[in-house]
Amino acid sequence: MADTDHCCSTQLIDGDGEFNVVGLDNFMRTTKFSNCGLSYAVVAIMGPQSSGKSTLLNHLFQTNFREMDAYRGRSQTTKGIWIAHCVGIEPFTIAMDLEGTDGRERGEDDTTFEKQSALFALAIADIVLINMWCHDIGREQAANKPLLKTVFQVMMRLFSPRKTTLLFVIRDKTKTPLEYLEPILREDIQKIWNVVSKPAAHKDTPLSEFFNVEVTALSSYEEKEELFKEQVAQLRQRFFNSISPGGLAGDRRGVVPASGFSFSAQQIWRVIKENKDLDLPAHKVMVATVRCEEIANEKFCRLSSDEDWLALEEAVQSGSVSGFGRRLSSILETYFSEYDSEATYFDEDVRNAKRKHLESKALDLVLPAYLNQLGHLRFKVLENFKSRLEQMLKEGEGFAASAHACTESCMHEFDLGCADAAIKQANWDASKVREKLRRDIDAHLLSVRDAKLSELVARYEEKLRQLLCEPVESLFDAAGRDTWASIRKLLRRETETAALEFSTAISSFELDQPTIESMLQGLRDYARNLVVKKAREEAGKVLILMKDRFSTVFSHDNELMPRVWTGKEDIKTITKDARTASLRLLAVMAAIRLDEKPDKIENILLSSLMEGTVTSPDPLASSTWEEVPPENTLITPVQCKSLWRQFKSETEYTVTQAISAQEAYKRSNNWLPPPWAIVAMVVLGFNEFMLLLRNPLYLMFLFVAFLLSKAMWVQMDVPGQFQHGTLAGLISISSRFLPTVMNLLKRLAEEAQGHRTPESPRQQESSVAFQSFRNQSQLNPTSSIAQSSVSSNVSVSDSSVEYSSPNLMQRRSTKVQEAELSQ
Ligand SMILES: Nc1nc2c(ncn2[C@@H]2O[C@H](COP(=O)(O)OP(=O)(O)OP(=O)(O)O)[C@@H](O)[C@H]2O)c(=O)[nH]1
Repeated sequence: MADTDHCCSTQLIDGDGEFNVVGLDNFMRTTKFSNCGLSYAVVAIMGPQSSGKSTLLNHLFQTNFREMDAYRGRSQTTKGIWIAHCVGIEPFTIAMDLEGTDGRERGEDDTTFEKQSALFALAIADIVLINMWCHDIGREQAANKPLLKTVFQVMMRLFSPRKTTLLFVIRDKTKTPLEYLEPILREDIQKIWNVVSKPAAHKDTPLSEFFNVEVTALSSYEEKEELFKEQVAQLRQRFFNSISPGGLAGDRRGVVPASGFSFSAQQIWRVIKENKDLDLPAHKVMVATVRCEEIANEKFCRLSSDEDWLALEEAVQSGSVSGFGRRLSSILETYFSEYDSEATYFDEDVRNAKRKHLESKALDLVLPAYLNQLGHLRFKVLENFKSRLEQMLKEGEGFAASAHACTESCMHEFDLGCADAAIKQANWDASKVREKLRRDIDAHLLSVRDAKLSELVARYEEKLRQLLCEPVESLFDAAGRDTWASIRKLLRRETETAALEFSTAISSFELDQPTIESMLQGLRDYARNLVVKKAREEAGKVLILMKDRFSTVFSHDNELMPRVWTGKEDIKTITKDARTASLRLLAVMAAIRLDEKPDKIENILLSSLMEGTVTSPDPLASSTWEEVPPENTLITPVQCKSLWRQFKSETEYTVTQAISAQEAYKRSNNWLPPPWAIVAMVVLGFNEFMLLLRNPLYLMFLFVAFLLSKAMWVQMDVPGQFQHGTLAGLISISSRFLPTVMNLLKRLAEEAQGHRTPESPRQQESSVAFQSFRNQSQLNPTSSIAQSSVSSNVSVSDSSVEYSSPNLMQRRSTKVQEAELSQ
């Protein structure tokens, strides 16, 4: 198959009916036919073989269709269908040269290709030139009759008429004027039209409905070439602006856009070859569908690999891109407008449907990037919100006011960001992302608010703890009749003060009333629980408190001075008072009385445990107090009973000690002999007494002895030493006395034996150390027993003890002087 036999003409369909796709595409590319849209015309020529068709086209359109060499005889030169660009004619015009009809080469009966090519020309061309010999007009056996029959018959196979212009070109015009020839020709045409069998739908359809019939005549090319050329030149003028209204093809219908010409021609030829009827409207839609889809796909492919788009997509992966919407809109707009311009001449419905499809695919492609952009925006705005809120709170702004201001500004920031990210081509809904941001902001606000409130609550709880714990503990330590009243008062006062301050502090949070009430109640409950907890703690050590209370009352007089057991005290009454005080303390600690409800716990305890009143049943043989709910019970009646037993046994010793101390005191103060002994002494010692009185020396001796005794009595604090018992007094006194006496005795013995040895330096050191120890021991009388044993040991073995007596020291120095003199 020859693609191009000569310059500018292309074989579209070869003699065997093969469509030259490559050749047509090449023709379209080289002539830039695709860009013509609907602004083009196709002119085909039909006629008997060797009737000068190619010659006419070549002269008319300056084409180069192959012509027969006149000197070699008439034979078929054009095989199949050829096309060529009619240079110089506007709009873009394609000349189509068809294989001649009634050709001897195919035989008389082989009209298949003739019919197929005729139908093809009628489906494609806007103007069909019917080439005919002048002498055939009005002839019964004219060569053009079968041709016209064919044209009319195949035309019926088109579903809708295209208003093709049939231009009859009468060749080798005679002298007969055209005015005479044309009516005869039209009559011939009409006759043929009338006899052609038509489908029922077109039975009465006039010829003019299907065709515009035009007639022209040309002189013989061979005989009157110049005239021929002149007439052809005039005819050429009719092809300028042929598609404009009033032009040769001004009424044409169903034009396929130039960019779909190749596909359309192929499809039409395929349908014709399959011997099917041609539904041109459906064909037009089909061509539009295929072509628009091709255009849309091509645009989408180019968009997918567009450098600007890829750069934008990559940039948005890692962060928010400024001017995202503007950039993306511009990229999309490029491809959508290209589609529009290329698909503009195709069927509108198809074109719009395919555009929507292209938009949808393109938007699907770019949507993730948009969502990424929104995601970055949402994250950025949320972070800004957090830092702004923190800053405002740091600056001391109220929580609700800060939250409101930050939320407003951040949502506005998000809206601006959304507007920046939005594209013209889609009305993407950012409301879900906005809602998510709002939810995140609300959640953050809630968590910050809860944290701040918790902090505030903790601060006030700590304050309450400081204000309540120690005072309550102190009140329990001094438990008495008014303890619970004082605790209630303290609790009420501190709680209400704290609640008032707390209310003011949380006012900036703009909480609803129930929440505020609930928080205040929480604070009150906390304070109450603090007191309850403290009460339970104190109740846990009630025995110690009772013993302290007992000891305080028992060991101190009414003026809170330590009691000295002189024998005049009524230990029984004091014990009873002390126990009663302890029992009252137990009664105070037995139950929580924060609700000001009276109870009989103290009465029950006093009557059952102190007064020993026996009632049946025993009110203390129970684990609950009457009128006191279990949750307010700190010490049950039965526990009270057991505690009382333990308390009594543990305080017994103190009482016994007091009694012993009292007896010892009595004994120590009762040093006079019995009266009968005094009388006997007076009677029997009267003479000696008088002697003493009469002798001033004796009297003076007695007086000195008295003074010495008194001095020792005071110095050694004899009554004080005996205050802790007789034994302790004796030990203490003897510890002071005994070493001196022992030393004295030893020294006397040594002197008597004359074995006195000089003092060594070591002994002198010991003497100094001992003196220091004595001084310390005098400062610390509590360790007197231990000191006494130590000092006695030292005194016995060490002669330096005697230096503690000035007399002995003096005596020693005399002795040393005597020894030195004798040496
Ligand atoms: N008598 C006469 N002969 C002509 C005219 N124009 C061309 N011819 C001659 O007719 C012969 C055939 O010319 P073509 O132009 O090849 O005819 P055709 O119809 O294209 O032939 P096919 O393509 O084979 O059907 C040539 O020898 C031409 O010189 C004309 O106007 N009158």
